[in-house]
Amino acid sequence: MTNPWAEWDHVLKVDPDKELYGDETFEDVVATGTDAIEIGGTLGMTEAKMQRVIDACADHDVALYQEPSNPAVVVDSPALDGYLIPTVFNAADPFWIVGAHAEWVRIEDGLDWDRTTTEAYIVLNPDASVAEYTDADCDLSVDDVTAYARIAERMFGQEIVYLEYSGTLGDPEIVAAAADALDETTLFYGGGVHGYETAREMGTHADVVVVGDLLHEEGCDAVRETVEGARDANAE
Ligand SMILES: CC(C)=CCC/C(C)=C/CC/C(C)=C/CC/C(C)=C/COP(=O)(O)OP(=O)(O)O
Ligand SMILES: O=P(O)(O)OC[C@@H](O)CO
Ligand SMILES: [Mg+2]
Repeated sequence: MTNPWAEWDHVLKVDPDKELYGDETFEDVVATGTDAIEIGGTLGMTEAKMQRVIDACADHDVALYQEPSNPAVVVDSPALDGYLIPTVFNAADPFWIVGAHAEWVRIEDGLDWDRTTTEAYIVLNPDASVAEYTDADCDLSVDDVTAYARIAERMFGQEIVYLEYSGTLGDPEIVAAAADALDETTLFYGGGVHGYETAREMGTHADVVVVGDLLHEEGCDAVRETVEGARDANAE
């Protein structure tokens, strides 16, 4: 069986610490045409905020994943299709590579391994909260990034490599090089996608385009355009 993300073009990342745009509702969010909703953010996460978004999206047939930023906010819910657990390959502190994970497994009995997958993050925007939080070394060359991508797939067996430019549009050359370095692993790209063109450009290289802030800042119509851009890129 192939992994579901192997079929995705677009992921919508909902930040439980941020409001929806205007008077939009989660009914509107699940109707954007995205392939999957990922619930997560770096700052201000709590179990209750996560639960609220899960409940609001639960009765819809869009794939629903939690992306916890620490073990304390993981929600055990049958409404979730699974858990996408970040591991930050370029974090300076090993806590964000394997430490948090070991802590989680130690405190959690009955972890649902079948619904749990790691995402090998390479964090590339030094100004993003996630870069500060994990003390990531973002000063990476194209060769550094492709090396991380290659070891993620070949040495660490990662099913997902995630190029994370959260808050800013990334360098298409780096995204293209990371895509070239991967064989089976699915490449996620996230950061600064704000319309049809940027989604299409990043989607030309990455397998999956992740859109976050746009949902909260410009709303569902803008997100729908990015879905179209990502679809058109992958249809090429
Ligand atoms: C082991 C478990 C259950 C959790 C640990 C998971 C790890 C290693 C988290 C570190 C990386 C991280 C914080 C990922 C969260 C997802 C993410 C990158 C969200 C984007 O965050 P930003 O856009 O930078 O933050 P804000 O939107 O909150 O400002
Ligand atoms: O919020 P933006 O900049 O769209 O980034 C999306 C996602 O990669 C954040 O984790
Ligand atoms: Mg964000």
